[in-house]
Amino acid sequence: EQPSWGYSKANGPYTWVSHFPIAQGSRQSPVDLRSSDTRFDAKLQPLNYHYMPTSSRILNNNGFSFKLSFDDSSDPCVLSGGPLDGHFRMNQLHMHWGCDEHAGSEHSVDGNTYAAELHMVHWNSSKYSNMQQAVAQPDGLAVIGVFIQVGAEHKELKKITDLLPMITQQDSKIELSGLNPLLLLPCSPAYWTYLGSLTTPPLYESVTWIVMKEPLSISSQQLEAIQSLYSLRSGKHERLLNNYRPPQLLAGREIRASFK
Ligand SMILES: O=C1NC(=O)[C@@H](c2ccccc2)S1
Ligand SMILES: [Zn+2]
Repeated sequence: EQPSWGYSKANGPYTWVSHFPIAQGSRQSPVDLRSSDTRFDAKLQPLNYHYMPTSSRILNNNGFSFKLSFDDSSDPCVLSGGPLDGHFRMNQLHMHWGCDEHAGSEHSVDGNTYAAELHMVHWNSSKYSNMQQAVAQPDGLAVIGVFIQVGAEHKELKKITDLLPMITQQDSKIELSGLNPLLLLPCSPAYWTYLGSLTTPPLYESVTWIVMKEPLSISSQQLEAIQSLYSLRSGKHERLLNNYRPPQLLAGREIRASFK
């Protein structure tokens, strides 16, 4: 049967290896982005986004998060440049968070974690024909990670956080059009990149990670809207305590920085 993984003690990240042995692989994510493990790479190109406002649907998907799905058949949001070969189409974006504003991100920077982390998931449309085909390939995915901290309200993310109270139940969904993913990126182009994996089961080692250095700010009310999503997954009605995987071993991988 489909193993019901989650983030509780009984089915959380430390138990995933029983159904998904790759959890102990050598290319797992997230990782702690330690300055001692990163190297400036002058050959890294700038990231190139061909993003425009697009229609999408917000879904309270696996009961642990919400995701904004994009219709990647019509005029897609495409990412290229940076460490990438070819172009990658955005398939969905989602977040990971915790129950307090100092923990919730998946990646960390010299051990420091943020309130949440936004993931923009893209698949390699130069080589594969859809997300399902690409998701298990070593060069199949590119995920942009953006750290989120509490501060000023974020206008574009407000289009999402304002709708979350309407999809607190699992599998509920709502249309959202006109979101501009470009506005979900920080001003600074600085990023780290390394080869890693999905951070949820099936944990495929198929992701070229691009983690932006500069965090976004959202208001405490916006963070509360995110933390108010319920999960029915565990049968009972409980608040999502957290949905972030702890850092994994770098196992000799190098992390390249686009900045000095
Ligand atoms: O960065 C990641 N975050 C997640 O929830 C993982 C995932 C798993 C399946 C599809 C898309 C993303 S990979
Ligand atoms: Zn994610």
